[in-house]
Amino acid sequence: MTANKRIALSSDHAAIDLRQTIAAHIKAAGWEPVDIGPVTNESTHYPKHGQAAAELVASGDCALGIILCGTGQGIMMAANKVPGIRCGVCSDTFSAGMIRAHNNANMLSIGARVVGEGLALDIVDAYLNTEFEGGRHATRVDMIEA
Ligand SMILES: O=C(CO)[C@H](O)[C@H](O)COP(=O)(O)O
Repeated sequence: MTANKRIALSSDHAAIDLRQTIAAHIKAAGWEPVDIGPVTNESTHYPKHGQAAAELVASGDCALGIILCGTGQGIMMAANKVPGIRCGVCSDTFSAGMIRAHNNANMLSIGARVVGEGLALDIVDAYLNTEFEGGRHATRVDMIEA
C-alpha cells in the first residue's frame, strides 16, 4: 500500500454526481480525495479536466487518479497524453483489478453513462485494493514507458 493516500479526481459535466459520490466513498475508506472539479453541471470539455488530474499524478502530488466522463473514453485519452500516465477505462471489476495487477495503471477512468453507481463503486474498490504484481509485468510496463 502506498504511503501517499492522495487520489486526484476530475470529470466533465457528465459525471459530476458520480465523481462526488466516489470522492466520499474513497474518503470513508481512508484515502484523501483531491477533487479538482468541476462542481456544476455546465457543459465543459473533458480534455482539460483529464490533463489536470493526470498532471497531479505525474508530478507525484497524488499517488493515483480517478477520472470520469460520459463514456470514460475521452478523458482517458487526454490523461494518457501526459508522460508517465497509464490510464484505463473500466466497466467491470475484473478489469479494474487487472489494470493495477498487470499494467500498474496509475489512473482509472469510468464512464458515468455506462455503469451505475453501485458498479462504479465496486470498480473503484477493485482498483484501489489491488497491488501491482511486478515480475514479468514490470518488464512490459517498462516497455510502455520506453
Ligand atoms: O463521454 C465523453 C467523452 O468521451 C463526454 O462526456 C461526452 O462526449 C459529452 O457529451 P455531451 O457534450 O453531449 O454531454
